[in-house]
Amino acid sequence: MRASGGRPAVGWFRPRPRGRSVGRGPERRSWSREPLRLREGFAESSRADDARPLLRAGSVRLADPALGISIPTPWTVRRGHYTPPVISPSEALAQLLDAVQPLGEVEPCQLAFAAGRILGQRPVSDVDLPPFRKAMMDGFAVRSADLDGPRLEDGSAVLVVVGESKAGTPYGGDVLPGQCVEIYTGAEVPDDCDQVVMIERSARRGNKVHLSAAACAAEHVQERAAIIRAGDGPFEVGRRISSVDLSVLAAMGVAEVPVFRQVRVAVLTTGDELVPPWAVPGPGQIREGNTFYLASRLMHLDHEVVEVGAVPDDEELLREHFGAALEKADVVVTTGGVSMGKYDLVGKVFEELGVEPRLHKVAVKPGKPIWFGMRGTTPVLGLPGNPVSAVLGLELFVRPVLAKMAGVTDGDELGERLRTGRWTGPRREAPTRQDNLPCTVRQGDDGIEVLEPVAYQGSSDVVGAARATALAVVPHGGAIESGELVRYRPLV
Ligand SMILES: Nc1nc2c(c(=O)[nH]1)N[C@H]1C(S)=C(S)[C@@H](COP(=O)(O)OP(=O)(O)OC[C@H]3O[C@@H](n4cnc5c(N)ncnc54)[C@H](O)[C@@H]3O)O[C@H]1N2
Ligand code: MOO
Repeated sequence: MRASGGRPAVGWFRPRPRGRSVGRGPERRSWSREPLRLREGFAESSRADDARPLLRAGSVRLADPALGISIPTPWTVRRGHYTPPVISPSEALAQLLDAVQPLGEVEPCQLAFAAGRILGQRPVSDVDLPPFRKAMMDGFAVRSADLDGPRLEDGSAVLVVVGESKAGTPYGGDVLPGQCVEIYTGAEVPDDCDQVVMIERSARRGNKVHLSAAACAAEHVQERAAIIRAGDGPFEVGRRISSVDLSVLAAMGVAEVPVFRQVRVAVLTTGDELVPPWAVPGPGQIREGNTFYLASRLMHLDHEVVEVGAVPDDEELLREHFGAALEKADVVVTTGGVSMGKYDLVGKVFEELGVEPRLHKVAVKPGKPIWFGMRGTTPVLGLPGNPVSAVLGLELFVRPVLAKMAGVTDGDELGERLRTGRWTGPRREAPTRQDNLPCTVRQGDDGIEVLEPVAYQGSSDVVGAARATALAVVPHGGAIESGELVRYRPLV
């Protein structure tokens, strides 16, 4: 979560005042506007006798290559027969990534707040690092040739100590043959010296020192510019800045880091049945949690969440709030309202707002009915409402799409981040679409990670998702067996 990103404008939107008031409602919160009201008769109206199917997919509009839409028809309804979605999660992700471009706007960021941000320009150092030949040990800076000379019976070489070099105060004079300088870690090695003998190999006798070390040029000496040369820098554009990077950038003199501005995301959930956590749900209602998950995860991924809200299944309100979100955000992420029911209005309303539909339904479980469209350069990702479907949708699609828009170049972040582990649960099959099973991950005795399934009842079971730290992937048309190496998606 960014200190500089500001807090999202959390708010529940005001629906039309035509139902009854819900519980004590969000009016108790200073930042909410009006009590949430319900659409009357919602319970009866939730049947799936959709009046607008034959889906924009299947029709000429999506299939016509002349319109530049090359996406395979995600679903088709022909003569009443339903064909399951064919597009695989990885194909769908490739299409989504193709559709979006990095924002590319660079802004300065104070070094202290730059961890997690994406480098927008290649920073260069104004100094060599180290800026001088540096002692890597406490001991004596010597001319290594002197250690090849005569030795005492005990095998030690004797040199005269002519001075001291400490960090911040170099030794300024010459070091002649047979002489050495006492030196400390981090101090400048005198030009005449090429080796540092550790103090553990020395015995001081007045102004002399007995050294029991072999000649070894360059030992414990780091050459000037060995780490970074002035005018150069180790980091490329598109790197996600780590905390260690801050230490490097500080050494390079980069007090203000050129970073890409954060992606602004609007998060909206839809559904008449949804009430906020502080309301007492009425009949047929549930408290919604998706916006809290989505907003916090997106902030954790270093995006700027500019809007969070809930909109009832009402076309006019959806138009109003989706329209406003499209104006203020770089990306709009919604949940709910993307399956086949009469009140699944999300895709329809976005289309009315000029969002070009690109994809609807992917052969993945959970998360099948994901809706994706573009208005200009603004992507819209309509995730399904079931909480675990929203989790998969975010990790599989939203995360890499936003990473690309943020300017990330790292292939792992732009991909599915699939890992390998050993499945310990029972045999699981996925005949119609890839399945993703919530599980925990721990280190196995043989070093291979062990995946253990958690209790899970399907895509509405958010408790199952909270128990999990990963999703084990059952390939479409295949199965996973106990003891087998399988792919998994980390959730953290
Ligand atoms: N006839 C068909 N019905 C359904 C299909 C289908 O292909 N044909 N797909 C099913 C699948 S798979 C999923 S997943 C769901 C997704 O439905 P929607 O995206 O339209 O989501 P809703 O109906 O609005 O909600 C589903 C479920 O999730 C609850 N929900 C919604 N928002 C939230 C929230 N913010 N926090 C917590 N829970 C939320 C909502 O109350 C529903 O219970 O459709 C299947 N149906
Ligand atoms: O694909 Mo839905 O996501 O069953 O749960």
